[in-house]
Amino acid sequence: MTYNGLESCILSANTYEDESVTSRGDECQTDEDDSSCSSNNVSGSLSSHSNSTMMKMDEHQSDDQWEHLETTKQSISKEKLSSQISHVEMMKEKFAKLLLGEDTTGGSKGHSSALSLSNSITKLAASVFGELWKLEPLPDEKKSRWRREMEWLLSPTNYMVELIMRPKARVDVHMNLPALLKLDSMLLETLDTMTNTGFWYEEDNQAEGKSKSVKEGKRWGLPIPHVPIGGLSGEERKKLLYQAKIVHQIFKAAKSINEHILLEMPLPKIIGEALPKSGKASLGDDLYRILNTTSSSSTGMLNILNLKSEHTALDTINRLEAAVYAWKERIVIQKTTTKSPARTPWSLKDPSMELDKIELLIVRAELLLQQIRNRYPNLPQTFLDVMKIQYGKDIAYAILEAYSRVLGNLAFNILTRFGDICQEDVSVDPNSPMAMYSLPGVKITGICISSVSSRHILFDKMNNIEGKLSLLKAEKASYTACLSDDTNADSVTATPSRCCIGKENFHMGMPKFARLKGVHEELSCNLYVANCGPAVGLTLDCIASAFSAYGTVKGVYPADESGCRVIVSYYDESSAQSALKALDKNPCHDLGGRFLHIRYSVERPPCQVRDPDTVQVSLKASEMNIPGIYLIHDFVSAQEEEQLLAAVDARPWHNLAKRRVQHYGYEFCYDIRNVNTQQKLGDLPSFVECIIEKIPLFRKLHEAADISLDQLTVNEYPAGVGLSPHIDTHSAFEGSIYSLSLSGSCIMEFRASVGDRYMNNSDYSSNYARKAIYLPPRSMLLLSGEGRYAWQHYIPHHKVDMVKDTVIRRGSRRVSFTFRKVRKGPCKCDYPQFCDSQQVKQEIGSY
Ligand SMILES: O=C(O)CCC(=O)C(=O)O
Ligand SMILES: [Fe+2]
Repeated sequence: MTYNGLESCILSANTYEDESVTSRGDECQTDEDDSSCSSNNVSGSLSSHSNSTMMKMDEHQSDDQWEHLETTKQSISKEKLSSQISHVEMMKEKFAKLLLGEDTTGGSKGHSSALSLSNSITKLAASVFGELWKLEPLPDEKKSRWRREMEWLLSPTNYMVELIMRPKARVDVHMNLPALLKLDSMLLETLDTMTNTGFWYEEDNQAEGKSKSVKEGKRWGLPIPHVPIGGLSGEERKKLLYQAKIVHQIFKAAKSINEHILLEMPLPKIIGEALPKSGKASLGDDLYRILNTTSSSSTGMLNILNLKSEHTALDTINRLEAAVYAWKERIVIQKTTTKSPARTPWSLKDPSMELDKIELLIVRAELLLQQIRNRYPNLPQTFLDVMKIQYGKDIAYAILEAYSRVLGNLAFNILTRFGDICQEDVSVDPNSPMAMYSLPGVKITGICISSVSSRHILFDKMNNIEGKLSLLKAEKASYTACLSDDTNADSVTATPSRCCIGKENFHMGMPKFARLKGVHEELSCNLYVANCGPAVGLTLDCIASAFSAYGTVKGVYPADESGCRVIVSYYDESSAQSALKALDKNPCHDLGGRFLHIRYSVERPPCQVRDPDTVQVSLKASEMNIPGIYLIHDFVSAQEEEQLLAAVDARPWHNLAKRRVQHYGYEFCYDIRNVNTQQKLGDLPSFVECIIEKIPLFRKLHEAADISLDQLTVNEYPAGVGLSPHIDTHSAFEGSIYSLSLSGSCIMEFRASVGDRYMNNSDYSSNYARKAIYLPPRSMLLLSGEGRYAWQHYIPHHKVDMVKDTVIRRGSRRVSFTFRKVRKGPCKCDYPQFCDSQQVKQEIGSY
């Protein structure tokens, strides 16, 4: 179908019978093949197929049969006819809106055709794929709608030519469009294979129809995946992983086309002019210093940056992109202008910068950008990308960008659904080989914060299989992705680059929002909108435009990393109130009929009152403020971790009630909580040499750290198993205890009686001061001094840990290597009330 065809249909819906089949119509074999050919024929293909079928009937059927068939045929035709007419009516409306640029007054506020087309593709994808909560074939109706309407939206590309020498199709369209069409059909085909699966879904009815308080924090009635008791069959697992890999490839292909197109799209002049003219100003001092430290490689720069969340990654990318833009402009100006460069605005801020140096900085910034993108493979669009889309005028770019973006998002959503099943399988069968694809943090009832992080884990793991990323990189990405950045940790943080309104949000301090507990109780200018966002195919721009029907929108921000919850911020409460009234739990016409769940949201004050029963989990030991406790992240590499685990797995385990242990050097006797110093098992095994040789690193943090160690206990904790509160027996071990976490993470809590003097401040509930620290895999903890002698340590028996508002599911197992030095004489520490050596002495003394 072409715009000529569209035009004639709009002019007269009745003339469709004369319309001939378009060039792609010859793929359609029969009337029944509606889903595969419907995109061809908003109008005429139906009638031509009917005619040819009629002729065949005429030749072969008797009169009676013919009469019967004719009646049936006519009724089918009528049905199809009326559905075709309604499709045409619908398309008329859409086409009109598209031409009006969505300014239904017909005024001048409409978007450019490029943006309108881009938005139309985004909206169509949102309404067709937005509710993709299950791995199952897409309903025929949705499939044919997608195909039909996409063909209309893609049709301008049929008429684009490059006027070099002689008219020919635009190369970018010619190259990318067939690829996108292929990826599109492959994704739908993958969904089509999802029949008779070993898994199934049940609706989470708990979230529906219950009181608000019960609903609070539930999964908004989303389907919950289930697998049989004992897990999926081997065949099923294989099939699932195979399909997930295909979808992952599709994701990568769509994403790479999208990146390529965005790179080609020029930055609108008005945005370029509004950006800071100095690269250094865009970067900020720290980032500028890192780029200038030429001794560090791009990975070195990335490590120094120590990104902890998607928010900081995106912010860094925005800064780097703006700086690169400023520098490139500067070079162009310097090369083309005859005037002194010092007079142009682009050079005023960096007067001393030489051209060579700028070029070097650009190279380093681009390398760093690449590194960050590799580590965070599905970041939302950057500020400059959003601006290119918003202000771009090139229709081919707009179409290709939108099409590749929505396909990437769809692939991404499908992968997340694969992740749900993997996770469910692992939770019923911890030995499932899917464990290596398990997605900690995703889909924990009530809190879906980490879904984006968990996607990273899946991607990284898959990259691993393909040998494209080292295990080290994968694990680093996954665990850093799991954590929020320190500064953002206490609240949901908006990312300015995703904000579509107003340049004032670029590089500025980000507002922090909290969802209000009571739903309609407290008015606010900010709305927390669930089931809405880039992950469901809605750009922030589209959302802003939909919400602007109720008042001037100040900004739209992601509410969290899920990509499907946003904060819509108005200037006044009454606009927010009207939007909430109109749209909460109602289909939003401007967002493809999507049902939104809305409540008020407040900008969170910097200090929150915490629940006295929960303990703030620190990421760094220094935050806990317990003397003598130190933590070093990434103490061993991922490769070393793998080797250490393989070494202990090749040796016999000793079963305790809930966990397994191995002892080296000396045996630890749990009944007497002590070691038998007379019975040495041997030296520490050679496989721990890579750990022992790095122990002196702690000397940098704590001069008194004991580094001669002769006893090792290896503990293996299944998910959910913890360790009871204890102080390691003073008389058994010297003052420094090191514990290396491998494979899974956990939190370790510390407590000291409130009455004890060995307590630093007032973070306590009940009779104890409590502190907690997150121990990621490969981190090494040192307990020494007060922290070792006076504070009890323990691991709560949880399957998930709440770390800075992020839910982190414990892995299927955590293995710890605890190194100690066996004490040969009595303990003479400064903490006699906790010291078994000194208490014994006192007891003896009192006899
Ligand atoms: O698993 C750990 O990290 C701690 C082990 C521990 O505290 C102990 O064995 O005494
Ligand atoms: Fe211990």
